[in-house]
Amino acid sequence: MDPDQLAALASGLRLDSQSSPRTQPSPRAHGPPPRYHHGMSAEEVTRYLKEYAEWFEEDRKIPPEPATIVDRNQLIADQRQRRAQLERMAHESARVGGAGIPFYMTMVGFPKHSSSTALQNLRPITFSGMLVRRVHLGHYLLCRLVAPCTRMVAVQTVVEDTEGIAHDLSIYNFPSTSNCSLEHLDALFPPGTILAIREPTLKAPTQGSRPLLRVDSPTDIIFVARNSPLLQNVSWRTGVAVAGFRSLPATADAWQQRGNDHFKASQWFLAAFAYSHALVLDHNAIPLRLNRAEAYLRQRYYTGALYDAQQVLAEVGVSDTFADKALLRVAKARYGRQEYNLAQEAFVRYKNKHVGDSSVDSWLDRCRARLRESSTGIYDWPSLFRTAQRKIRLDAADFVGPVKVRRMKHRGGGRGVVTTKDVKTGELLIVTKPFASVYAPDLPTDQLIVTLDLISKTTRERTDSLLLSLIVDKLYGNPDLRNEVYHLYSGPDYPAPPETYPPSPSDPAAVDPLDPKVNINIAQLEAICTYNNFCPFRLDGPRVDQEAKPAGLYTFASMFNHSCAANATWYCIGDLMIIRAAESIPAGTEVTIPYCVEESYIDRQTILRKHMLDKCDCRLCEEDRQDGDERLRRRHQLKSRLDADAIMSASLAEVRALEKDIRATYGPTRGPVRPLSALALHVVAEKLRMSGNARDMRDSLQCDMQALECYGFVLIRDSARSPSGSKLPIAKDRIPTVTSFMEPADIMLRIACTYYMLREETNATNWLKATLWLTDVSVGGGKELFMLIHEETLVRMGIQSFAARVL
Ligand SMILES: C[S@@+](CC[C@H](N)C(=O)[O-])C[C@H]1O[C@@H](n2cnc3c(N)ncnc32)[C@H](O)[C@@H]1O
Repeated sequence: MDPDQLAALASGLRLDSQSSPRTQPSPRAHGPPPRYHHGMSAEEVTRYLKEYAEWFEEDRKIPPEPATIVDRNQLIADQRQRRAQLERMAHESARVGGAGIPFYMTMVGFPKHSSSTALQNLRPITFSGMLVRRVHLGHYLLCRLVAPCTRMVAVQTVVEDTEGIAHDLSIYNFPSTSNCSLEHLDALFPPGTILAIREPTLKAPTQGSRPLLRVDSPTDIIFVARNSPLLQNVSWRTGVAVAGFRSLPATADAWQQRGNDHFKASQWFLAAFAYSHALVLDHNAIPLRLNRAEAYLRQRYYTGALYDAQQVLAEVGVSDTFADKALLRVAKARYGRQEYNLAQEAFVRYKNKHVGDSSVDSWLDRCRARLRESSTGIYDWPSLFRTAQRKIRLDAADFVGPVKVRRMKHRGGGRGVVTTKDVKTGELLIVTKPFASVYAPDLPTDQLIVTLDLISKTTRERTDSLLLSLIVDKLYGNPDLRNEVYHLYSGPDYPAPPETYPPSPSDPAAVDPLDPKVNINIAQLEAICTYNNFCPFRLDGPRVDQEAKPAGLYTFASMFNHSCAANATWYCIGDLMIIRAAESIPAGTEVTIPYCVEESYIDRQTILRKHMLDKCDCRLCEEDRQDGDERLRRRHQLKSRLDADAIMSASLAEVRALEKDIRATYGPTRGPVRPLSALALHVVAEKLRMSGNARDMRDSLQCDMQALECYGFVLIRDSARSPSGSKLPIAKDRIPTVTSFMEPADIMLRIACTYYMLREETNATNWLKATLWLTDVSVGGGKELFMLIHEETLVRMGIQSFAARVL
């Protein structure tokens, strides 16, 4: 902006040149950041992120500088234009059925500040005292919205300070906004809303000349009520009200009515938000507190609900009706917090007060079921499996079996999990619900967000950015769960986590969306997600989710370190993660799980990099490395041929040749475990079976049995000739973890089916029993779950009723 324009603007704002401390910013010392474009390959993304990280480091070296003053009216006009454009797009997509979905890129893993200083310990600052590229530690900015909001990755609007200087504002990770409508934003951030932003940062523009007030942590935002002491002696240079906008409700009743309207529309966060405004004006109103507790329950802010309901119960002279409501809300909040004993106690108290009332009976049943699960580890797996096919998120308790967390200096994060007693193959180690999880149906349909991770230098899954928002949301409403998340490993840039886990529980605290009492450090949370993310493999769902890979944060399961040849195995039924021993594990031994099960070493390294593991020291990786780079590269290439659709139409001779080539990539001295050969041999077996003649079918059996050996199974080849004729054809001491159990189970079923077709029922039965054994030790649930998991395969192979009869 030239000096004349600046003077004109300053006079418009009633600032004279002396009262404006602004000067022109110094010219940028380096160019704009490298450009990202949609559709980059994985290698291009890694290269791009390396360049971006270098650019970022250079940019950080530029000293803080005064911000360019931007014309307030121009900022508002531009924001209104963006808003009008989004309204048009929303209208269009509703009319034409979602055409033209906008695409956004966002980046995680770069340093960003989240305040941990209480507002009362901060001093006010205005834009004129702020510098671009500086975190204003020890300060808060009092500002108000002067334009409507829009939402892309972040919520965007324009704010002005008391002096009338305005800047664009971006708010990231604000609860309830990740997939919300414009009307929702209007209810949350109507123009005129006054905010106090803790330790604000003005970001340098990467394009154009406008700096941006960027808030990453939603807990840095405090909504300032009209009667707040912060507003004493404060006047707004541009006038009392924000021109052109309706004023906000002024009474508790008006806010309560607003809350009720949101509640009726199932907008739980907005309802709680409005009740919170009402409570500022009428702190002791019991119905308001009860209403907010109910809204919190629906929003899964169980801590907030518990706190509010307990406050009501503690009121002297509270009426029976209100006390009953409060008691039920306490009970449900306890249940949501997985405090099943305390939930049961509260429901029993209610029941004792209301003899003959059966309304809480089903809750009492649920409490009893959860308590049984968490104390015994006995679950109704078939029923959970059936439920998960309809509803991914299951109602089940966590269980911690014979394992505990122990210090392990040589592992990143310094901890790992060990057994507390001798454990048998298939024994249940833990069952755990996710702290938060995202599946394809949860993703917004009106936008596509690609998240690039500067920590792992990879593209994250589409589900990952929503996962972060859900974790933030959960912490916002359940602040006492903070340590459960922040005691996870967040990489070497953060202080080492405590040696023990889980942390001891903290007391439930008040939840106020206007003035959050928890500090959510976003940069650290992004790192935690990078180091601890899981892509849950669902037994009850599609093997490969075409739309988007699920993402989950499983806190206790995050304590397990990785091995490609692990001694434990994991999978999910719905969102429930289950970890079982894959072999006998002596007491005090480290338990490892495979973070991935790729046949190609190169694929495994790519995935492990996302988990921030540079080098895996397991047996399989050691053997692979000994094969040498050339063989590994060749194997990786051959795998893509094996994966290609064309393999289905290839001739027997071609797949035999491919199998031979793959075999040649394994060094002659290595052990029997050769996962890619297993896949190739199974393809050969499938081709042989297609001819339908008995000799080829027998050959196919040999190929499939060799395939199982390549996965690491030990075969007992004369099992059918054992005296009882019923010995399993595989050794039962361990289950290989270099693959999910589903692949070898499919091969075993194929063998059973082939024997059945050859009319060798004893062999067919034995192989079915072997598959049942493998399934049962891998996932439990006995014959009933076996028949459910393999239903489709058994039907396709025509052996479902045979299996039902002989097993
Ligand atoms: C999900 S955490 C596992 C728990 C972690 N050790 C802790 O103390 O919180 C994943 C991180 O643990 C470390 N880790 C996992 N498996 C490992 C292994 N086999 N060797 C060394 N470090 C490992 C890596 O730093 C990885 O990024």
